[in-house]
Amino acid sequence: MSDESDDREVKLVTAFIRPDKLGEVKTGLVDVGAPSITVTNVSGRGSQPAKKGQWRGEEYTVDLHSKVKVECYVADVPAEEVAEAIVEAAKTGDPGDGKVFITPVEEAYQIRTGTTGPDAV
Ligand SMILES: Nc1ncnc2c1ncn2[C@@H]1O[C@H](COP(=O)(O)OP(=O)(O)OP(=O)(O)O)[C@@H](O)[C@H]1O
Repeated sequence: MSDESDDREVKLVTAFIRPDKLGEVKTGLVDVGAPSITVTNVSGRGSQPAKKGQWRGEEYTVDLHSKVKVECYVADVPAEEVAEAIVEAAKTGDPGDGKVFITPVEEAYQIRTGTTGPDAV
């Protein structure tokens, strides 16, 4: 028996972006049809250089930068389209713009209805 839902896969798109780009990323996700997100304030380190500062005559280094993590589980909208929308919205061209990752998701459950799989997303 063929069921259209069998072809759909649940994927997780995770992005680490500049906090001041969150608004544009949210708009981009709505435009691409993937408005559901979880947002977390995080600290992270990529290749963005550490910041050096001075406090009471002592030099210190900040190697963790404030970023926002955006998590977006998708099934109907291709994960690549979602990732590209984030890249387009979050890019400044300067070091520290962040990264986007796509990972496969084993299973999804909607708590209220008990629905599983792509329909739960
Ligand atoms: N490999 C990684 N694993 C986990 N988190 C990462 C990784 N790479 C980047 N990050 C997260 O993304 C944030 C932004 O990374 P950053 O912009 O410095 O990445 P980059 O692509 O290495 O740098 P650049 O934009 O200068 O090329 C980091 O602060 C970190 O939170």
